[in-house]
Amino acid sequence: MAFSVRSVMFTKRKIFVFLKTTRSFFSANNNILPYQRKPKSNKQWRNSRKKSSLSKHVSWEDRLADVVTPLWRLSYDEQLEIKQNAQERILSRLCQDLSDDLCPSFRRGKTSFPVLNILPSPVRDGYRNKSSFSVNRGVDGNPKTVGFYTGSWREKNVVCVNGDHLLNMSEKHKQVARCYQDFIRMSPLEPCLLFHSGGHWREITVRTNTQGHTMAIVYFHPQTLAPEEVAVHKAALVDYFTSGPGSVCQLDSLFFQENTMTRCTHEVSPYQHLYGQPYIYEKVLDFKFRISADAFFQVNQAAAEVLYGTVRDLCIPNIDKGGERTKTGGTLLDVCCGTGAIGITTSPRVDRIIGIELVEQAVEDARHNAALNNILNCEFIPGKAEVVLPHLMNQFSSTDQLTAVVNPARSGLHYRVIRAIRNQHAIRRLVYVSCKPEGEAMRNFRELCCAPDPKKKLTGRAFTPTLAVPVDMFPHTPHCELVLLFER
Ligand SMILES: C[S@@+](CC[C@H](N)C(=O)[O-])C[C@H]1O[C@@H](n2cnc3c(N)ncnc32)[C@H](O)[C@@H]1O
Repeated sequence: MAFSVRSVMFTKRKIFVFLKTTRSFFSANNNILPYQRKPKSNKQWRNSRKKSSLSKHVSWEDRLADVVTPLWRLSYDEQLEIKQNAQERILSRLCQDLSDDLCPSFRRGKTSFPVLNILPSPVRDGYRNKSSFSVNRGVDGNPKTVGFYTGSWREKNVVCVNGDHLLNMSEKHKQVARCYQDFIRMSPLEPCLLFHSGGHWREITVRTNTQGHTMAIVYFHPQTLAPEEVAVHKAALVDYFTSGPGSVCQLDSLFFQENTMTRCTHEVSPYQHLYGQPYIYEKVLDFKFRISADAFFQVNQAAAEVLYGTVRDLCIPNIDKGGERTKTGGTLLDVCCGTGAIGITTSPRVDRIIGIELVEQAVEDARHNAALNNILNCEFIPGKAEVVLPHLMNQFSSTDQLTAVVNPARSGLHYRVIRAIRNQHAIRRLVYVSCKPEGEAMRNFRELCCAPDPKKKLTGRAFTPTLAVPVDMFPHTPHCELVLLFER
């Protein structure tokens, strides 16, 4: 990989400066504005942010942009620098924690590893392939407004502002949101603004692929309506988007979910397919992926190619023998595999891929995706990784060639997953992909690297972080993906 390398050297002085200057960029709330100087105390900081976001001189649109895309006023280079610094601070804290945690290799002074320069997103604007728009009272008081919330619930000044000006939003998503707003404004049913206060129309999620195919999912609270009554409104929705004014959106697929809770899985309340194709498809690194209504897929396709290429190279470095790339063999465990993207894109380099994923539909997609790409060496197991992985580990002996990649949700991995990985001696290489490394993932990093602890049943040798690669998946926001390689 042709990147320049920054080294994180953890001298006492740097740690002192780090602690003294500022807390992590991501602390407390991710919306800190980079051009705001952080006041001395957290209270001052919160007050200054509140004041600035509620200032009469800032338009609602700018307030929303400051919340959803807080880096939008900066050049892309400046954004990357902020993210790079934030990742370096997080990694610096990790090393500090590890040395405090009596991690032997960190005590011996091996407290530096390279942090590569952040890999930029090839697409900076309109990159989101999935957007969820809420329904609430707009700036003009209209309760049937489709957009994003801004303001504070506690201060009762929440308003819904349309997202047409947001830089990360695709034109197609904006168009579907506008049409949905027109539709619910014509509907005799009320919007569902708060769960306990009645109303029906809730948010809409829009998914698109690089070819412009579009899926919309409308969420609806049935309240006391009978199924026949709900059916009338579903039919009106289909008419609107297929032959009415909404047909300008050229939806390829329309889903409907009736739910009485904020978030419901397909298993709890099925996604009802109202119209068109049941799936959309996306291409990543020349592999084709089928995506269901509720399956996870990276929100930025172009950056996903960068991410998956990086992860693949770190999991299974491809040995170049006389100009020919060779397969290195072994097994790759893809933990929290979603629709199978990491495993499938890495499959040509290994003998076997085993993916584990909680969401049944995503597992179905992953199996389908392997078949779609004529890949025969992938298997996908549904279930919680903390339940599946400990049993799976019994299949392997310490001499097997086993690599693991984990890409959990923000809540990180269950301790049992970490323990199963640590205690399986065959795993000498582990790639951790995290979109929030400063959160629960940090706990996982420490559990991977701390000294063996029989009381916690952590008997396997400690891992050591050896390389970090930040990848920018979310331009205009402070977030990025961190790919962290651990070895032992
Ligand atoms: C950040 S996504 C990554 C998906 C996939 N690696 C990709 O790049 O498309 C995290 C995935 O972990 C799954 N997940 C969450 N908790 C899990 C658990 N306890 N066991 C297995 N999978 C889980 C989610 O359903 C989701 O698909």
